[in-house]
Amino acid sequence: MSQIKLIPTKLKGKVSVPPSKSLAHRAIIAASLAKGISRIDHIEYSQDIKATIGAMEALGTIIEQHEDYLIINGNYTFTKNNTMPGVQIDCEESGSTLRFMVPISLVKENKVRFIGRGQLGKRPLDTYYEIFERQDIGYLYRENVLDLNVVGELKPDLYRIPGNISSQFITGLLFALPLLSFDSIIEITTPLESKGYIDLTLQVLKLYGIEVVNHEYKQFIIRGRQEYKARDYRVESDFSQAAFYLVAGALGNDVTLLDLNLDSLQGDKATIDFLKQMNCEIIENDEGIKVVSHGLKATTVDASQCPDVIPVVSLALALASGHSEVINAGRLRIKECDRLQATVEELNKLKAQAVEHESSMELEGVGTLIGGNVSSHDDHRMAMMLAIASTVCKEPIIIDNKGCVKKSYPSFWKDFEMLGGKIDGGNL
Ligand SMILES: O=C(O)C1=C[C@@H](OP(=O)(O)O)[C@@H](O)[C@H](O)C1
Ligand SMILES: C=C(OP(=O)(O)O)C(=O)O
Repeated sequence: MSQIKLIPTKLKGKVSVPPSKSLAHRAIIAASLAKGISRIDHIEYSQDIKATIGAMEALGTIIEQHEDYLIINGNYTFTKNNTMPGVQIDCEESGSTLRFMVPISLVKENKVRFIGRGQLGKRPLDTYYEIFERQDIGYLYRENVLDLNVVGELKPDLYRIPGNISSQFITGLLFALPLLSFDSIIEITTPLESKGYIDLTLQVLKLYGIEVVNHEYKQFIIRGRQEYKARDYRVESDFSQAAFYLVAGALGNDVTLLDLNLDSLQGDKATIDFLKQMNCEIIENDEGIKVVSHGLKATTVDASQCPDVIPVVSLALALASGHSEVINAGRLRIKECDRLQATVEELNKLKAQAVEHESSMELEGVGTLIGGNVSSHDDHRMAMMLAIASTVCKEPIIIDNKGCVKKSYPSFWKDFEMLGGKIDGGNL
């Protein structure tokens, strides 16, 4: 696994924020479920997005891949004739691909094998297993390794789904249920976390012609026999990735973020609010936005609606004067790594003062970070957080498995260098 050594340097310049991975997954799926041709612009071929493209192709969609756009010929029409005799879907390490594709692949009687890598086989799927049991859908899986075989057909039903394990189950069902022959209801049985991701799903469904009645995120009524309508779509830029550069600004780097939609429904836009709470100013001009700090102050951050930005927001908290807390963060433990434990462990290696609790973290702000050997835990968001940390370290940082950024942001190291980040020995 290749290491990368970063020499502490301030970043300076403009960066085009990559396309939203969450919205790209959704647009590819919606366009694939529509009859006809859709063009999806602003695509980056991260491993997760490649997995979703491959999944829809496995189900019969024809997808032309161009440099930064896709032409999708959605011919997954769900007639018995089109039913595949059995398909294999490689989800790589993408929780979204897996949890979105399970119900979608079972809209008509099907036999599907899901495989994947890394931590994916350890991330929860019980919500689907309970549905399989109730609906007599056959399934077989291996513990800890993603190898799930499913045979059967999803049925119109009253789905009772917990809101605090993963919103991805709800999204998967919201995509599949409009295509069934009768109406369905999804009832959310525990408080909904990651609500912003459900908003993204509802937004894309509406654009592609699907109606869902949303009763305050507690109940969703989904009429059956609906049809997705093909349409062109441009994926907006990603607030989960923007968070790294927003925090970089808060740490004294001079980075302008281009092409961000400040009206976006992406929940990770909350990073801006957290930084404002911490005494940062957001400067907007014609070109983009940048963050300037007026001396970082401690605050309390609620992780429940925006789990993906917490590692990098914690980096800012580690350097903010006073006592900060990250609360409602239990779900960070079931991502590409245990992000709650990993964030505390790696920040402390840099001489932060962070303490891990069961579903929260406390941080006592320190004036500076040191440097040294740290681990990405093979998690893209940890590697990118540590890269931003290097800009305020006294000594070089050496991060293991630099390649893990490919999961969501393959050009991260190139952009980091373009902003003046110093990679010892070059970005090989
Ligand atoms: O729907 C989505 O696009 C996502 C939902 C979130 O997962 P959970 O709902 O499991 O928190 C988030 O962590 C993930 O990176 C992307
Ligand atoms: C957790 C993530 O994605 P997923 O759940 O799709 O694997 C992520 O991108 O941080």
